[in-house]
Amino acid sequence: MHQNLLLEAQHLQKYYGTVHSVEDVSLQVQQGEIFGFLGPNGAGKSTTIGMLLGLIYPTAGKIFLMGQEITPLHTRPLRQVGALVEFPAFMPDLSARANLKQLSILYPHLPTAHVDRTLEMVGLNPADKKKARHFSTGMKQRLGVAIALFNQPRLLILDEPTNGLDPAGIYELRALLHSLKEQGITIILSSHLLHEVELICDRIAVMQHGRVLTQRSIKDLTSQATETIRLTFAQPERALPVLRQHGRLRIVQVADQSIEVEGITSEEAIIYLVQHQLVPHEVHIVRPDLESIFLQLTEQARS
Ligand SMILES: Nc1ncnc2c1ncn2[C@@H]1O[C@H](COP(=O)(O)OP(=O)(O)OP(=O)(O)O)[C@@H](O)[C@H]1O
Repeated sequence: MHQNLLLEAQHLQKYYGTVHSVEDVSLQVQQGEIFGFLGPNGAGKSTTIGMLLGLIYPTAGKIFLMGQEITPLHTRPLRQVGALVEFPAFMPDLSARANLKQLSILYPHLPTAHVDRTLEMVGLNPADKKKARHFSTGMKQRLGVAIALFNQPRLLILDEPTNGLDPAGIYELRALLHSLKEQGITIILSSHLLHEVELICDRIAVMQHGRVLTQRSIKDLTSQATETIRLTFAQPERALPVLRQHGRLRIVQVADQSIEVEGITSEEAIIYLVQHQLVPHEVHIVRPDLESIFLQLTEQARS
């Protein structure tokens, strides 16, 4: 097993009767990274997360946490995992501090100062007397993360943590996750907000129909995807036939003043056009974002 591998899932399957919720999922999560889990509705993300957390028993496959296999008779490594699945569970009539004080009864080995330290870690003020039921959604989410972190896990698993958050809450959550990563906590999260995933995660796995379509770093995915070049001309009708003659270039879209092409670099496009006495007014490289790559991947897998 690789030294930095914190969690490994090997060929996980989950069948509910005849429903194949998860067909074949293998994942490797490295120590210290933020790992994103993406997929359309019904792809099998929550089922996979349930299996990683020991809440759902796999029909087949293996899960290793810190090199140890998780089985019904060996769940001890799961003590190193904290989780927040969709909505946080807390006592609504207590303050954030009182909530953690209650929780601390279960962990007598932790020092009293641990309550305040955990609240500070997630950006909640230990002196705040406000009852949790009056918190904003973002604060409730922070309290949920504090509860998940209380037992000092090495791995935090968050299923759809951005659910119900407004843009400010999403921004705060992003900052919180980055700060937890800096403190050495490994994070797995699932989300439908692709732009957020792109900003938060180091690596992702894209799932569809219970299978992993790809598992790579965001950097790799976005840098290797085909880029489109948007060329703007005063007279695009002159440029169009010249571009059509190029052997490797593909015309993707033609608008009033601009032509979008793929298949060659921007430098090659400029040299080719100048050789044909055509100079574009503007050359714009359109780099695909995670959203367009995700749509491309899941579209390909569907067809
Ligand atoms: N307890 C269950 N019994 C039967 N089928 C189930 C059960 N749980 C999940 N499924 C089915 O398994 C498939 C995957 O569901 P899952 O909730 O894991 O997907 P998901 O990717 O998390 O979807 P979403 O993004 O909508 O939450 C779906 O077709 C779902 O209907």
